[in-house]
Amino acid sequence: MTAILTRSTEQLKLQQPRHFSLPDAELTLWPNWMSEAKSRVLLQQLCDELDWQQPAIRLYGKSVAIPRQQVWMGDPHCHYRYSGTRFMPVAWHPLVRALVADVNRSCHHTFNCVLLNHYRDGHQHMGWHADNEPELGAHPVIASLSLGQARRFDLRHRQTEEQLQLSLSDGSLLLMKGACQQYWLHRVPKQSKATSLRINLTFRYIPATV
Ligand SMILES: O=C(O)CCC(=O)C(=O)O
Ligand SMILES: [Fe+2]
Repeated sequence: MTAILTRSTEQLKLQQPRHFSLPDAELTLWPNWMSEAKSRVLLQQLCDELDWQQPAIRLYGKSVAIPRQQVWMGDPHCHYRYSGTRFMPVAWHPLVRALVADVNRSCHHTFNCVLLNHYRDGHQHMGWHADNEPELGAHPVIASLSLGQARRFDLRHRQTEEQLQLSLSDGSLLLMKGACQQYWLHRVPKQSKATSLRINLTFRYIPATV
């Protein structure tokens, strides 16, 4: 009995969120939202079972492959425009469908689509951007789950240039709310010391009537 109580208290402590008070943004980070054992299995299965794509985007008039791989998944109406290209969602993978229910519960929100990004190692990255596509509405709520290799996650205020550097470690969940996508940019920079695979899932909500 004592052992069970200790374990659940420990689990609760691990799941305590950390709140960041930033101007024009509300950020919450659960550093250990998912157990190591669960994330290891999930990482492997998503890696093996999804049809990872490396689409080309237009950059300064040239067509270049994105420096990572991705999958866009969600409810059928959740179309997503990215650098001039329209992506149709693939159907929910059963593991991700189960996961979104847990993420919804933790974040008190209803996500209905997710962009999965696969970074082979620290050479793969994502440049400065905001998740402010019009289909996400005025103040998008974004939940970001990280599996595998810990990577740096930088935020920069568009006007004041204030910066925040976070480490998104294995099993962490980051919730971005408020005016975050309007006032802040974020990126996953190159990190030559990061040698192994990371998969990140950013859960989003797109209303059916857009
Ligand atoms: O991989 C990450 O942590 C960031 C992903 C991201 O910013 C996005 O999917 O828009
Ligand atoms: Fe993003």
